[in-house]
Amino acid sequence: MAVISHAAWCSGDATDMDKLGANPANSRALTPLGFLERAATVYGDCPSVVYHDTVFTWSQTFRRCLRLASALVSLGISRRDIVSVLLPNVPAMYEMHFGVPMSGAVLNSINTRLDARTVAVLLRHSGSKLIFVDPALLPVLRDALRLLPSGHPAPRVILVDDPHESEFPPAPATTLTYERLLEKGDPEFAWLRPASEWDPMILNYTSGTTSAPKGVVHCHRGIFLNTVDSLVHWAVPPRPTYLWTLPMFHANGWSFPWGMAVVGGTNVCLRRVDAAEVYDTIARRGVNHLCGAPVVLNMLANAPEGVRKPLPGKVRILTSGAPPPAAVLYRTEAIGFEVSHGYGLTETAGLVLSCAWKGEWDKLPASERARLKARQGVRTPGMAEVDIVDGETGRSVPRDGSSMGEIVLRGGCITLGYLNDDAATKAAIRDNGWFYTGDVGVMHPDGYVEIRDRSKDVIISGGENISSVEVESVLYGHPAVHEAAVVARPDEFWGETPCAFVRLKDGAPGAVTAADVIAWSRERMPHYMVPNTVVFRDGLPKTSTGKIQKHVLRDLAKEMGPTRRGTSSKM
Ligand SMILES: Nc1ncnc2c1ncn2[C@@H]1O[C@H](COP(=O)(O)OP(=O)(O)OP(=O)(O)O)[C@@H](O)[C@H]1O
Repeated sequence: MAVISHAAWCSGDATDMDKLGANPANSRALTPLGFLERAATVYGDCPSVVYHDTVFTWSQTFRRCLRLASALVSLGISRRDIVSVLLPNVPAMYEMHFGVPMSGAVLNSINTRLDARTVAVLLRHSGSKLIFVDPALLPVLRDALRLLPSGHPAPRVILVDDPHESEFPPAPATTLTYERLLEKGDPEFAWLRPASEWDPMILNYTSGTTSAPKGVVHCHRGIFLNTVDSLVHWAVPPRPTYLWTLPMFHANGWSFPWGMAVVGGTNVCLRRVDAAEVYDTIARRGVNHLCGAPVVLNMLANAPEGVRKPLPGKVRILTSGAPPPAAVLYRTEAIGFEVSHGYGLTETAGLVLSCAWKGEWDKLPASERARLKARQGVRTPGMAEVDIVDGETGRSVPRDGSSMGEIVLRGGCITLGYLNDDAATKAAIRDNGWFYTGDVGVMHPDGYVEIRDRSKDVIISGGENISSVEVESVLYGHPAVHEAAVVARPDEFWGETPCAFVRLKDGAPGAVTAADVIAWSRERMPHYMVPNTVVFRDGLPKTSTGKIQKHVLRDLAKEMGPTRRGTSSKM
């Protein structure tokens, strides 16, 4: 052992900090792919993926993913090639998250609810080389391939057969299906580690809520950080039973496909999500963790008595993706679920803010707890900074819970940028070192962020900014309201006024009128925020990730024509 003299110790010569730093032993690229190798060692015989009566163990999942990676390489797929998938939450979809990037390729999960035209746009934009497809989605893909411009090389198509679904006929013996591809693969394959942790690993298209979908690229490092961060902020214990209610295509299931390998969870796959199936699976499989957009919570909370089943124990739900109204959080917790709330974007690879819960809040009444929980919260431990800045001055807004500004973020989970779209990348990732989210929020005195709106959804009435989210949260509190969305309707005097689209609960007393809803609102919010117009509808238009399409409703409100002084339904 080297002995350091007292003089050298004091002068600092012998421990020159400048000479220490990155070295080959501490610079191995961060990647979430290694989690699977570890899971095969730690949890080898434990269930990894469950679907109907198919149960894989972690060592089987590891070997299946190695087979997939090696088979892709032998088909000619090489580093940075895009491999797309058009699959529901079936076991193959889970395996894609490891197997595809283990071949060096970039995984592109396509939203299964898109139409052929949009799928064609994405395939063309990404230059995808190969696509795995579910039998139910084959017709959409076939149409999409026909829509590719002549001369554009079509991706190779591989069908992922599903023996559990009798409606799909077995593929002809000559077709190269997913399982036949795996048979050709090498279960001992030396998977391709990224040369750098900044190498691209994932391409996700945004939901297209506000504009055409953008191709978000994430590297191994970003996904690694978000995965570990998500397990920490949700405090996921070892060996959870996790139900896949969140589509894995939605921002990679908020990084939980990789996260479940860290904690050796059992991934319970579901092809379709409805309240009966979810309650039944929770009871039958002993599910204790699931994720979903607020629309899923609403579905579970409003399920009729016969559909709802008693929960087998503590069941934790993580919600994100859209603002959860306090009333929906309240109802979901009232039937026994323990809800956590976080916020993120496709561009952040998953959740980057979470409403970190304080023990002292447990003592508060349930409605107050729900109100606090509806806030998006604080940065997750893995993120560096969050701020809310004034659009004009660029300065932080006061922490007063009312001054609105744009939410900006910094940290390792932020995207590398948008594929083939420098202008969009520059607009979002600015030279000042912040990522601009396009969401408008406030900072409360306790340092918790609350979203008020997406910038495009803010209603400006007589110079006042009205948060559609705030108005909606009051409407959700009405006992007969199932869903509500508030958008701007042109007004000759005020410029814009709030227009509410409301779906009433099934079996709600038929006599609820627009005047009732307006009266309810007047008692609970400043009068300038009260909707002038209330439109009842059987359903509200949603994006494929379950978000209400406000732009569609805005168009409808515009088509209704401007409200005039003295003619609004508020009068
Ligand atoms: N907890 C939350 N509360 C409120 N809004 C949320 C929450 N989590 C996510 N969001 C909303 O979802 C957005 C991110 O959604 P996503 O990345 O799926 O695509 P999108 O923004 O809906 O689509 P596009 O960018 O194509 O319009 C956020 O910018 C925010 O508006």
